[in-house]
Amino acid sequence: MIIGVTGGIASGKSTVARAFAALGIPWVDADEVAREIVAPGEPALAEIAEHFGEGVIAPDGSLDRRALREIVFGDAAERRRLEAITHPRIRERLIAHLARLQAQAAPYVLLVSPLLFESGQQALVDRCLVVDVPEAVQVARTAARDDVDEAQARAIVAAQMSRQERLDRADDVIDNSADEETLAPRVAELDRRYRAAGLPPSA
Ligand SMILES: CC(C)(COP(=O)(O)OP(=O)(O)OC[C@H]1O[C@@H](n2cnc3c(N)ncnc32)[C@H](O)[C@@H]1O)[C@@H](O)C(=O)NCCC(=O)NCCS
Ligand SMILES: Nc1ncnc2c1ncn2[C@@H]1O[C@H](COP(=O)(O)OP(=O)(O)OP(=O)(O)O)[C@@H](O)[C@H]1O
Repeated sequence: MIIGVTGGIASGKSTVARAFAALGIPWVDADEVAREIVAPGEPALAEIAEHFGEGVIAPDGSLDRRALREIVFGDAAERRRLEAITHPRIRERLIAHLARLQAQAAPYVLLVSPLLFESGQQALVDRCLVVDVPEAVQVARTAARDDVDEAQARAIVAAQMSRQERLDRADDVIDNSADEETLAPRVAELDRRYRAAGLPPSA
């Protein structure tokens, strides 16, 4: 069984995934895969440079993520162009990563992705777990963690599915508006349910 873990920026997906990992559950992170496919030498990086110009390439030849972020979160058409270059490649690699994880003897595995619903990755999973926090918490945690101001954090939140749309599509919801200690028993309870659901019907 594959569980898709999603939620907007800084909702706490990685924090939730680490709590599952502590219980022995392996995971693949779409944000990490998104970085792999734009490494120097990768065809996606060349396509990005061709479309967005050399201004998004750092002097060492790597992607200037900040420069690209400032373009795509201010312009929906440019964001769609970037996604047209990256999403098919991300999907292909996610499928390969998931196949490798499933070959391990874990009771179930996680696909952690901010755009599970938006990019059709939902089709790769059996159940969707939404990590839920109010948008104001997302903006505050993004600005505290990343090198972005509150206005840009709000622009990124606005580029994603709304909180309500995500909740409407969820099979399971985990509330991460309280502290991390509160999260552990919630993850443990979901883990018990997923393990039970993963058993064959006769067991
Ligand atoms: C725009 C880029 C260069 C910004 O890089 P940066 O290092 O600043 O951010 P990072 O990649 O860590 O992403 C941070 C968060 O931004 C949000 N985000 C990223 N891309 C998108 C997008 N296309 N639409 C909406 N939100 C997005 C996600 O919540 C993500 O967790 C980068 O996010 C990117 O290449 N995005 C396109 C690929 C993609 O869609 N990735 C998401 C995983 S499927
Ligand atoms: N319950 C919590 N209380 C306080 N801070 C938290 C909590 N959960 C997560 N955080 C903090 O909020 C930030 C975002 O958390 P995390 O990286 O897990 O989110 P994410 O959804 O994986 O983010 P992104 O998709 O943007 O990479 C981190 O700095 C993390 O330490």
